[in-house]
Parts: sequence; C-alpha cells; structure tokens
Amino acid sequence: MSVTKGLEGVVAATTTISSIIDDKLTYVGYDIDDLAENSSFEEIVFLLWHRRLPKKDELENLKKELAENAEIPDEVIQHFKTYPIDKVHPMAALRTAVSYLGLFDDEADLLDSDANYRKAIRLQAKMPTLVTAFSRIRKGLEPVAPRKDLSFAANFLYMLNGEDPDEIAVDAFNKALVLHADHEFNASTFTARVCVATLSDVYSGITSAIGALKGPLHGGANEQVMKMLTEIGSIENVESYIQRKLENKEKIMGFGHRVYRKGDPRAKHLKKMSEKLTTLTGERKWYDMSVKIEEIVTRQKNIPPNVDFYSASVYHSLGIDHDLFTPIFAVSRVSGWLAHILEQYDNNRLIRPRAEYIGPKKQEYVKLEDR
Ligand SMILES: CC(=O)SCCNC(=O)CCNC(=O)[C@H](O)C(C)(C)COP(=O)(O)OP(=O)(O)OC[C@H]1O[C@@H](n2cnc3c(N)ncnc32)[C@H](O)[C@@H]1OP(=O)(O)O
Ligand SMILES: O=C([O-])CC(=O)C(=O)O
Repeated sequence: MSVTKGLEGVVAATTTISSIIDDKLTYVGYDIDDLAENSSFEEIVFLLWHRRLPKKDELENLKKELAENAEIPDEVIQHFKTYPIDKVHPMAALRTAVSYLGLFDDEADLLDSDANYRKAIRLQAKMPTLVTAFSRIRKGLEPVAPRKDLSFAANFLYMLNGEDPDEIAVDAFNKALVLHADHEFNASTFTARVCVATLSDVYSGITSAIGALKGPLHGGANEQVMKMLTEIGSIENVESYIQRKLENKEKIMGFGHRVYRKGDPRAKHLKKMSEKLTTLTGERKWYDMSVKIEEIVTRQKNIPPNVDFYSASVYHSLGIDHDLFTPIFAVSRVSGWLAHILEQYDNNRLIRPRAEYIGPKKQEYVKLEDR
C-alpha cells in the first residue's frame, strides 16, 4: 500500500458537475469567468442540478420554488433563541440548525430521487433564512421573513438588514454566490459524498459538509483573512506583520491551494469587486492592504491568493459581520453539495479507503490487574 498524505492528486470518483483543469474552473463545462460576468445565482443552481442552463420559464419556475420554500419552521427560530448566543459561532449554529431542520421534513429519510430533489430545493431555499435569522436573533432583533419578489441574492441582504438592498450590493453579492457555488472534490463536498454514500440522508450530508467547511484551512479562511486585516490595521504595518508571520512559518490565510498552482481564477473577480466596493464605502485601505499582502506573499513564497482572500474585504464592504463570511460561503456552496449528493446517490458505492497500519504489532495482552 502506498499513502498519499491528504489524498493529494488522488482521483476519488468521476463527476459531471465541475472541473479544475490547468488552473481553469468550469461548472458543467462553462468557464467560471463567463458565469461570473453573466449569471444569476439561481441559474447556477439550475446548471449544477440539471447540467444545462435553464430556459426562461425553467429559471422562473426555479426562482418561484425557491421563494415558496424559503420560510423556516417557527420551531427552528425558537431553537435559535435557546443557543448560548454570545458564545456560539454562526457556523456551529448553522450546522446545528440544518440538522434540526431535518427533523421537521417529513421526507427526510426518503431516498428516491424525486424526494431528494424536493429536499434540495427546500434546503437551498432555507439556508439564507437560517443564516439571517440567527444573525438577527443574536442581536436581539426579530428575524425578517423572506420575500417572494426578490432574487436569491437580494433576499439574503434584505433578510439580514431588514431593508431593501441597493443594486450594487445585490450585484456584488450575486457574483460572490456564483463564484463560491461549486469546486469539484473540495473537502466539504467530499465529506458530503462520503456521508451519503452510506445511504444516509441529505440533511446528514449537508450537516457534515457544514462541519468541514467551518475549518480555517477551508471555508473558515475568509473570516480569518478579515481578522488578519483588522489586526494589521493600516498599510504601514503590512510589511512587518507579513514578514513576521512568514519568518515564524505561519500560514497567511487566503493564500495557497491544493489544486491551483498558478492561481485561483475566482480571486481576480473578487479582487475587482473589492476595489470597487472599498472605494465606494470610502474604506479603500482594506483593498490597498490586501494588494500589498498579495505582492509580498507572491514575491516571497510564490503562493497566490485563493477565493477566500479578497472575498473578506468584499463582504466587509457590504456591511456583513465577519463571522457570517463562512456561513455565506455555505449559503452558496450548498448548491454544489446538493448537486454532488444527488450525483452520488445516482451511482452510489460506499466510500471506504484503506489505512496503512504503522502502529505496534503482535502485542501480548496483559490483564488489567497485572499492568
Ligand atoms: C475555499 C478554500 O478552501 S480555499 C483554501 C482556504 N484556506 C486558506 O486560505 C488557509 C491557508 N492556506 C493553506 O493552509 C494551504 O495552502 C491549503 C490548506 C489551502 C492547501 O494546503 P496543502 O495543499 O496541503 O499545502 P501545504 O499546507 O502542504 O503547503 C505546501 C507548502 O506551501 C506553504 N504554504 C501553503 N499555503 C500557505 C500559506 N497560506 N501561507 C504560507 N505558506 C503556505 C506551506 O507552508 C508548505 O511549505 P513547505 O513545503 O515549505 O512546508
Ligand atoms: O477546492 C478546494 O480545495 C477548496 C476550494 O477552493 C473550494 O472549496 O472552493
């Protein structure tokens, strides 16, 4: 047996959902650059789940289904109110809430493909409501009910703040959702697939995926990037802060990737958005500091930024609390997780690799009283 640490380069299955080839990302063969410039997030959801772009009426129908399923049970709202609100990270709250939500879905344990598709709609529709309801409850505010006349992106911002978002914010948020929707066999998607490959249910798959996304080496990095930017504080401090980190062999959050070598194709879109939004808010320093960090890390380590780096200053500029950055990633990525879960069920085999045992062998058992 040969072991590849972290399964680097190991191809674990086939997929028709997304690909990363020669540092290019596609969803069902469509280049991420085209999708980022042109698509609504709802179109991406359709594309990932049906492997083709929707016609107008199909898109309208999906939007309607998402809008009609966006409300969450009152029990879930009341449940949030029992959480130790000032200690709980929103990703932990989301992980718990998705699991809890499953208890109220009569079809939770039905595994036929129609029931699974209906659950996919319900979960995708409810994720923004869960995140925004928790965010409001912990601030002592009542949750804002979803509206049926707003796009997916606009509805999120509306439910978060309780007021109509402006067009620039909606466009930026929509683009961020498009860019985060799927990414081949990343850690959280793989986790979801491993879970449902036991023929466990969709809610278990998504709950496991949220747990995996939460870690700072994966989706949790976007919050850590903003923490770093806040700690640095101003452009004059960038050089010494980053040098110190590199000398101490600490990782710079938002840099590096297991698959991309020349760079993450999503980062340039977020960088452009960061420049635009930070200029508009009069807080361009976050963008300028980020650019300087990028210069130093690429010059010294030749490690380019990933999707999490510039998304931090984008979300900050949209007025979003820093610990909601990763839940927002989940609001988008649940579309990819669901696509992969449905693909896994369609052609399932238990996922069960081997481990090479390197511990002691042929040990002789010694009775408790003789040890
Ligand atoms: C949505 C996402 O999940 S994107 C990734 C989000 N995560 C982050 O931004 C956290 C920071 N980045 C990292 O920790 C890593 O680059 C990962 C986890 C993304 C990829 O990890 P791996 O493929 O296992 O690479 P690994 O950690 O082995 O790094 C390889 C080398 O590059 C260095 N390196 C990798 N990333 C960084 C970084 N961000 N800062 C400094 N050095 C780094 C490592 O120290 C290592 O150097 P060495 O060979 O001298 O020991
Ligand atoms: O693919 C990965 O390893 C991580 C990543 O960029 C993502 O999930 O978007």
